[in-house]
Amino acid sequence: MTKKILVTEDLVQEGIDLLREHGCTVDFLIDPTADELAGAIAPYDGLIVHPNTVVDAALLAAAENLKIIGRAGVTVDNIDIDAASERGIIVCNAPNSNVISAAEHTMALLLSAARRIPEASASMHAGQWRRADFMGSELYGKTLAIFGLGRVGGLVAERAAAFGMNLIGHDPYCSPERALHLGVTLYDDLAPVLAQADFITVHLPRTVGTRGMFGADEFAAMKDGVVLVNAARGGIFDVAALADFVAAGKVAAVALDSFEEEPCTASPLHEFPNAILTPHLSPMTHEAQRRASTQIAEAVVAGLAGGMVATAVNLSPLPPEVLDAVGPYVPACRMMGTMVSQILGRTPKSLKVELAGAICDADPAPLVAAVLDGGLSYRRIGSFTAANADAVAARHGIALTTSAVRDAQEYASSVRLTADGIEVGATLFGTEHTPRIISLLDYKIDIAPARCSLVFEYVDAPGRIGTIGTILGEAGANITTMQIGTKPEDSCALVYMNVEGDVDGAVLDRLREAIDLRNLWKIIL
Ligand SMILES: NC(=O)C1=CN([C@@H]2O[C@H](COP(=O)(O)OP(=O)(O)OC[C@H]3O[C@@H](n4cnc5c(N)ncnc54)[C@H](O)[C@@H]3O)[C@@H](O)[C@H]2O)C=CC1
Ligand SMILES: O=C(O)CCC(=O)C(=O)O
Repeated sequence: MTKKILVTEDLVQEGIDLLREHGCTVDFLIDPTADELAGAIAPYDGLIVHPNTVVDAALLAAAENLKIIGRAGVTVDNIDIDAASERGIIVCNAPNSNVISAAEHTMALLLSAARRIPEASASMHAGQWRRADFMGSELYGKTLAIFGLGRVGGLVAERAAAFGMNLIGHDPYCSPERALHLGVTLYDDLAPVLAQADFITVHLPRTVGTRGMFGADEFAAMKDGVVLVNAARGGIFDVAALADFVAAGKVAAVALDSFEEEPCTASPLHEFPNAILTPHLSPMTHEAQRRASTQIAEAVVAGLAGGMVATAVNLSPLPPEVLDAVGPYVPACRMMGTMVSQILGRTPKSLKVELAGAICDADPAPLVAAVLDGGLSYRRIGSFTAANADAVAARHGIALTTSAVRDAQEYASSVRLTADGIEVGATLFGTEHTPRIISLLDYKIDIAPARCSLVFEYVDAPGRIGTIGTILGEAGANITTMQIGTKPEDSCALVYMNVEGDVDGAVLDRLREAIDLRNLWKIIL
């Protein structure tokens, strides 16, 4: 049967031709309002959207036939991926389509700012010939700080290295091997990076952690005369605060290609000649647009045919037998990934996933993807799929292994994850498939974790639980469930406590003072 695709952006013709060659009908509704789109969406099987098209839960509720949403570019932060997943709708993108163009535009902005090209060009257009006013600086020998060393950040590093720049950076998820390969000296903290950089460029996703990551305190900590570039996502620099530093001359130039609200026609930076502003031009090359169009058309065609969508950011259609076997374990594996990364306090270097019991013959790939998804939780849910998990793990320097054993001890089936020596095991309980933790750090326990939990490990002695209960009670935190695990060969106990209420750093410090703890972790799921 013919599939109906709705497109809300100016997709290059090649992609449209490809969709039609595969029997799809293609309709356009460019830049629709939310009401227009909600009114039109019901009959469509596929939707290809512009980053400014908001695809939220309300729209998806009206999308009765929708099976796949495509983004002809990298970022999918305009799409409610969780709501799409709940409705079984695949969300996919074209992740490599425009990254070269984005990296080249970043270089163009760096050079334009360093050599004051927009100001000089504007003066020529005004009939002037002023050379001394536009004294610039070389990139050669200067220090460039790159925040985010993923696809675009890595390409910028390679290009800046060719200009003879010293490269420093910050990316808590970048492996030392990748940084070494790119010639970037990585720092865990922002302070030394801000203090050294002559030029700063950000290639970060816009997340709760990166929105407003650079505000007045960070600008004040930068070198006098620093140049700032953002061709990633608006909102990472606090533009209102930045304007004060541009006005004061602390920031010599700023170049922005992405804005919090787009289209953007006014901002606190518009008044400054040394603020270079481009209207999200990074992906606007013939090459990037052609790649984006054809890559997204291929993904949509594959998804609608029930095939593997290699660039799916949430569900990748798995064969029904794989889905039946491992699908219910996906939330448990995501939860285990989140737990171990919080216990380690960093990205693990090695992950071993062991399937036991009835699932031992199943394909572990979707579960490995779920573990990574939880473990690298700066990303939106679903960045890892069975198709891309190995490649992305390799880029983050994570060694993956899987194994299977037929004996799941007293459970029908279970999954065990070991990350840099931290072990956690889980099984599913009841018809709702509720994930339960059945072991942690090799202590045997059995608990369904809540959103906030405390995990204590200490030398077992009478009265400890009472002390913990008193301190938490005084802080207004309520213990809702608790499990104590012991190891026959060890004098220590592990207590897994689900808590409600405010357990802040001060409460954790009080607990550490009151009890001689081997370990205490707060885990937020
Ligand atoms: N303007 C444009 O046309 C384009 C913009 N983009 C944007 O550029 C950004 C980067 O894109 P890609 O390189 O494709 O993404 P990516 O996912 O390959 O890389 C992002 C990197 O940021 C790092 N990161 C995440 N949180 C961090 C934090 N708090 N501090 C430091 N590093 C952190 C990650 O570890 C990762 O290495 C994204 O925001 C994307 O939306 C990407 C392509 C085109
Ligand atoms: O294609 C576009 O207009 C936006 C591209 C972009 O920002 C992205 O792919 O993340």
